[in-house]
Amino acid sequence: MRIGHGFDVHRLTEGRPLILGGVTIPHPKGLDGHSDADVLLHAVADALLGAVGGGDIGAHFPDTDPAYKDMDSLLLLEQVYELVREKGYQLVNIDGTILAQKPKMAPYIDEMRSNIARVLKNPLSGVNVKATTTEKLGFTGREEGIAAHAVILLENRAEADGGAKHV
Ligand SMILES: Nc1ccn([C@@H]2O[C@H](COP(=O)(O)O)[C@@H](O)[C@H]2O)c(=O)n1
Ligand SMILES: C[C@@]1(CO)OP(=O)(O)OP(=O)(O)OC[C@H]1O
Repeated sequence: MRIGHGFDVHRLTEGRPLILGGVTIPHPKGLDGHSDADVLLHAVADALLGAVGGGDIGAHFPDTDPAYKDMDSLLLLEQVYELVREKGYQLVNIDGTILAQKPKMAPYIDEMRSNIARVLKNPLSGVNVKATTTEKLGFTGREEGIAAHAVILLENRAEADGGAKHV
């Protein structure tokens, strides 16, 4: 078993779509970044890399490389998971938290979970996503940005083949 944690922040700005967990959410502002700035998927990808001692997404997808400009972070996550599987691990479960004062994430959470579960080839039951305001405190509370945390657990693929699969 291996555990990993990821954390990311992106600034809210006008003129960009708000994309979280691969879902485009109607909002007057979106997240600024080199890629699509999907802060939740970046936290998940960093948690996966952390669990296998694989560094972070900035090392794998440099923000100086035009190839990653406006990149769909679902593709980034898919590539990170390939690396995880090559190292002999597979996902057990994910728990992610979005820190956003607005907009209300609840209507979009199930679609985010489905997107992540599909890309990581995992049952939906192994992917939890939740959201919290920060009670108008700090940069998230002032709606200057959105942050996300993710914690993930991996299991060794060879060991999992000999045991019961998590559902
Ligand atoms: N951007 C957000 C923030 C929160 N939620 C949901 O509302 C609940 C209450 O939020 P608190 O910050 O007051 O704890 C929270 O548990 C979420 O279910 C949301 O949908 N979108
Ligand atoms: C995702 C990458 C891709 O170039 O760019 P950003 O969207 O700026 O996101 P960040 O969370 O700063 O991580 C760095 C990069 O890997």
